[in-house]
Amino acid sequence: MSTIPAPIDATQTPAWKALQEHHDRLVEEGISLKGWFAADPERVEKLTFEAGDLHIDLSRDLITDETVRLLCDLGRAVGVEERRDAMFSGAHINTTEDRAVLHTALRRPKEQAGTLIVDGQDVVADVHEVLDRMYAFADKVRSGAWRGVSGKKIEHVVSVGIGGSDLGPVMVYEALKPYADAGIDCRYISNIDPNDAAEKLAGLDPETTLVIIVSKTFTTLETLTNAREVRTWMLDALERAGAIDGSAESRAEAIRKHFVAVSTALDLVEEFGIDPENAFGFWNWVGGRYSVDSAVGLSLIVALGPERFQEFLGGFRAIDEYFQKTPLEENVVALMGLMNVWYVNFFGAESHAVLPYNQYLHRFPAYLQQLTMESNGKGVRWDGTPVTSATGEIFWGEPGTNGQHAFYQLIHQGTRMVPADFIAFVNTPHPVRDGEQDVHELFLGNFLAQTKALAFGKTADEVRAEGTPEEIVPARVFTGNRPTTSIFGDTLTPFALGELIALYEHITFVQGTVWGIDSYDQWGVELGKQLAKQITPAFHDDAALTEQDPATQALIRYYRAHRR
Ligand SMILES: O=P(O)(O)OC[C@H]1O[C@H](O)[C@H](O)[C@@H](O)[C@@H]1O
Repeated sequence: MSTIPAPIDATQTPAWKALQEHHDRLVEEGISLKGWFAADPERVEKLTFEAGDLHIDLSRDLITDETVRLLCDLGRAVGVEERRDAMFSGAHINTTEDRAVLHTALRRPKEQAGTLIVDGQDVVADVHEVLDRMYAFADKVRSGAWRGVSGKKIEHVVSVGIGGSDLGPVMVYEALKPYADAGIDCRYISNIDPNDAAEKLAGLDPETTLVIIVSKTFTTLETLTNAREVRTWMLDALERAGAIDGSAESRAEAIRKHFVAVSTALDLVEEFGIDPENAFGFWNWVGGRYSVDSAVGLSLIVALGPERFQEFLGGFRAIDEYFQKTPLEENVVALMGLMNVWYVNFFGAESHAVLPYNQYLHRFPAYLQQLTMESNGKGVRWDGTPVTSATGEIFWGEPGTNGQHAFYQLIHQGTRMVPADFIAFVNTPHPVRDGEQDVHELFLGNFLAQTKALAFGKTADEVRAEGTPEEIVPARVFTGNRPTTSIFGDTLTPFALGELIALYEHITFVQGTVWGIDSYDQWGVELGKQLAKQITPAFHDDAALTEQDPATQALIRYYRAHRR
């Protein structure tokens, strides 16, 4: 039985009512970022924050001094600070699974060993025991001391995992490619669609390939199916190449040299045939979507090296400490979470765009979709009662400038409010000039242009002044007052990326707390898994087919008629 107090219904607090009145008043007066900037010369300064080394500007969000004050009142009324402290200290805030939520312990420094004992476990000491083993393993692979069964150095890593065991590592690997300095390339297989493995394994030399099977539970259908497929591919190819003979011993030796695993279920790893020496554990208090900084990041340590990974953890830690220690009014991490509540519950925003102006972050929106939507897409609260307001907006996005030529039209002139986070960095690892023009500045100019257009728009008079025929004036008007947050950093380093991830982890936490939901379970993915097991036999079995509903039966009949 959980000892976590029932959630406070945010909608019944005086702060919520005050926010509703404040919202209605702003709408009645007419929301005008232009007007707000004109009336308050200090607006930029007041609404710009330094969190770690991220520079975050909320001045073009639809908030005033009063909004900030009321949002903080709401945060305090629902106990954001108390719940934050409970999470960091290892309380079982994941009530439906009766678990602690301690991804923040993954980045605590070694010196803190002994200071966080949860359920009888010295959490920090355990974290560093695994980190040290991973660092030693990665050093061996990177230096060539670890060799494949035929004595060749490892040049490729194939990581097999899905969801939280895939999206984080892929996103970080892509984001930090300029730091991959050991000549080891990583490929990630996730989908049970055999096309994924076929494409990722194409052209790989098994003698120089290391496979990492990543699964928190080690029971996930996709991952285990792909793991078996990759094992067969590896053993057959090694045998064809003469690197092993067909004997059980040589096959076991090949698995020992070419397969490692990451899981919380080390017994199942061993059952799969992987040497426990080559297995790296983590704990049930790390949610899958919060696990990229656990052993789940093993491929990253191999590709980037232990030092870069330590810097990455340092970035998370900087934001953790900031989030823990900064008073709410100045705490941009908490404010961003509260502001998302403001947009969802008071303006009716249904989605939130995340638009990185950095091609290396091209998988960041996909990663955030699991982090935010699997966490906050819930309809009941942590005590089992229904939610009392809308929850879980849809997160989506693509890198700029690509998105500008695709979907920004809707953000600029559509009928829906889409709050958007723009993420950009001052420096690039690839400085390029086009004649006199610095191309990175041309790129960043677009980030600044888009946020400016969204905030301040273009009036009918401005459009007319350009000589536009009257009948097309309305189509060329931009209303402005479309909210954006700008996150600017120095360089996309491992440290900065750790900061960005921790920022969104805590934003998600704050929103979940206001809504009273357990952001750390994911029961919503279970039903589909169960039904897939029940339906799959119906492709061939008539008795199983007749048990299905009419729509499913009809699709299976279509399948049967067309299968070659
Ligand atoms: O790491 P695994 O146990 O294989 O789980 C992989 C993924 O599967 C699920 O169904 C969950 O919805 C995800 O939260 C999880 O990350």
